[in-house]
Parts: sequence; structure tokens; C-alpha cells
Amino acid sequence: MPMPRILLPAYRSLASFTAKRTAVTSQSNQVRIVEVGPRDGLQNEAKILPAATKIELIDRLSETGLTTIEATSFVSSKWVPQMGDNSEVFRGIRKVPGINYPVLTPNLKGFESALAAGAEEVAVFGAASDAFSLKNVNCTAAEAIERFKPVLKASQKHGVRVRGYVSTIVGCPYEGAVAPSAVVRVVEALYEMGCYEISLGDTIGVGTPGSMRRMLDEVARAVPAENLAVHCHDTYGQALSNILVSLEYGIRVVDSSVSGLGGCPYARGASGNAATEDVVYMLHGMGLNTGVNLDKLIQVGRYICTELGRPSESKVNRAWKGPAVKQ
Ligand SMILES: CC(C)(COP(=O)([O-])OP(=O)([O-])OC[C@H]1O[C@@H](n2cnc3c(N)ncnc32)[C@H](O)[C@@H]1OP(=O)([O-])[O-])[C@@H](O)C(=O)NCCC(=O)NCCSC(=O)C[C@@](C)(O)CC(=O)[O-]
Repeated sequence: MPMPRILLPAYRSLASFTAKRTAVTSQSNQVRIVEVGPRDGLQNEAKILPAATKIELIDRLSETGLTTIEATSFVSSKWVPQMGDNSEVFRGIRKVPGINYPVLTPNLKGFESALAAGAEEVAVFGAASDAFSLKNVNCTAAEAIERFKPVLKASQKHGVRVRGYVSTIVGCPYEGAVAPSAVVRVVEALYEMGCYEISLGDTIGVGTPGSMRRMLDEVARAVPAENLAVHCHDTYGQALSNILVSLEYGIRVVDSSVSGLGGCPYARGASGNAATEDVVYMLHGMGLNTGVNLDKLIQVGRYICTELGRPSESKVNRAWKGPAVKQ
């Protein structure tokens, strides 16, 4: 039977990983959501919430069935004041067994502070474009990779898992379109360095299914799909479509932010992530399992939006009339 056209790119990209394919196929109904609202969401909100509210947000998210909740970032508070209470927040949250609470660490100093606060998983964050990297972490993309090496070394010593991010995977706010080969370079470097998963960030949400496919055609050949995640901002309203494309490639980890909070303070014009409520609604509607209780998640979205004094960016949240509505 001829393969449906929509599945062709996924088939091609996975074909070179025959052994891995079995694993992907056997888990293909399970999608893991990485909730980034408390970090990516709140780092870009004008209103800085008290640590107690952030802790309450994370504790409520822990009740929804999510298994990964990015809690905060150990970056300079001069650069990102919204995350200046990182240790207090991380120490204050209830650590539910079975849930990972990763934190961002740009360098060894951040890693050491995260470790002291009790972090068991960290994320290093690189970029495919130098101009963005310079604005974000004050060094080029290649220099950032050098800063990660001691972090990876220390993490191995302390048994801490490391996730990697690559920003500007299809477009940079300062350089424009980004070549897939530039993304591959950073993804490969992070993978070879020991990151267990690499999240591909469309930082300013300019990607379309076309540019995502062109990028994934090359990236999914370089690194197995089971080690990749996607992180799609929704600036141009393309996030769900781009996530759908990533599923075709066998990717089963999706970053999203409750009620679509946030963005990156060093990416001009970037809006929030794909809203977790919208992502979960779409995935469940496709028969995929996330383990997330959508009704509980909706309530958390409403809670944090009330605290921030702004409406939810999630269409599902705004429309939600209760779990009786058939998806
Ligand atoms: C990376 C640095 C620190 C380099 O900043 P720098 O100025 O180049 O660093 P430095 O090593 O020269 O140190 C300067 C000062 O910062 C301190 N410092 C140095 N490191 C740390 C640290 N870890 N924690 C706390 N303080 C730190 C250091 O101690 C010193 O303090 P001083 O002597 O002036 O008092 C800075 O550029 C920074 O913090 N940038 C923040 C970047 C950021 O958080 N961006 C947002 C997250 S990335 C993102 O959102 C994208 C993503 C992941 O979501 C994916 C996507 O959407 O694409």
C-alpha cells in the first residue's frame, strides 16, 4: 500500500535508525509534555510574582499528571530579575516522586547553585545563531558550547541529568532565516556531549510546517527522534501545526507553557509558548496519551492568569466548559 504523503518525511528520517525505530513505534501513543510555564513563562512576564505564588503554581501543576515541570533558571538576576528567587522557589516546591523538576543553568556557576538547591536535572541552552546567543548569554554559539563542557562534566560526577536546548532553529530575531546545517551543528555537539534530550526551540515562533520540515529533515538524520523535543513559540499562530509536523518525525516530547505564558527576554517580539492546554487537547483528540488531566490543567491556567492579571492565551482554556465536552 502506498504510504500516505504526510508520513513520508517521518519514514525517511527514521529509516536510518532501524534499531531505534522499534522503541519509537512502541511508545508512539505516549507523548511527554515538558511544562515550561514556571520558567519560560514567568521569565518574560512584566509582573514579577512572589516566590510563594511560583511555588503554588508548580505545586498545582504537580497535581495535573505532568511528569516534567521546568521550575526556574539559575541565571544572573541582573539579566533576568524574574528568576532571581531561583533557590527559594526550587527549595520551596513539593517534589512529587515520579516528577522531574529541571532548571536552566547557562554555566558552571549556575550548575553549582542549582546543585546546592537540590536540582537533579538541569538544562543547558545553546543557539543556532550567533547574534541571538550574544544577546542571550553574552557569547557566541560556539563559546556557549565550551561553557557547557564543565557543566556536563560536573553533572556526570553528581549524577545529574542534562537536557539541551537549541534556540532559533528556523529563525533569529537579529539574523533572519537560520540554515538547518547550523542547527545540526549545535544539536550534534549537545548530543555528543551527553545531553539525554535536545529541545529544538522556535524562539520567536516564525516557523511554519515548511521550515520545520526542512530543519527536521536534517536534524532527525543527525540525532534519533527519541532524543529530540520541540519547543514552539506561538507568535505567528503556527505552534500547533509545527508540533504536529514534529510528531510525523517520531518526536514524542513537546515543551509547552500553561496558558501560553511567556517568551524569551532576549528575543525581540517573541510571544509565549504553545499553550499546554491547547497541546493536550490536540494530542488527546488524536488518540495520543499525555497522562495529563486537562480539566485540572485548565484550573491551574486560570489560577496563574488571575495572579498575573491577564487573560489566558490558551484558546482551549477560554472555551472550556468542562470535561463533558467530547474531544
Ligand atoms: C549567562 C550569563 C550569566 C553570562 O553573563 P556574563 O555577564 O557574560 O557573565 P560573567 O561570567 O562575565 O559574569 C558576570 C556576572 O554575572 C554573574 N554570573 C555569571 N553566571 C551566573 C549564574 N549562572 N547565576 C548567577 N550569576 C551569574 C557573575 O558572578 C558576575 O557577577 P558580578 O561579579 O558582576 O556580580 C548571562 O548572560 C545570563 O544570565 N543570561 C540570561 C539568559 C537567559 O536566562 N535567557 C532566557 C533563557 S533562554 C530561553 O528562554 C530560550 C529557551 C531555552 O526557552 C528556548 C527557546 O525558546 O528557544
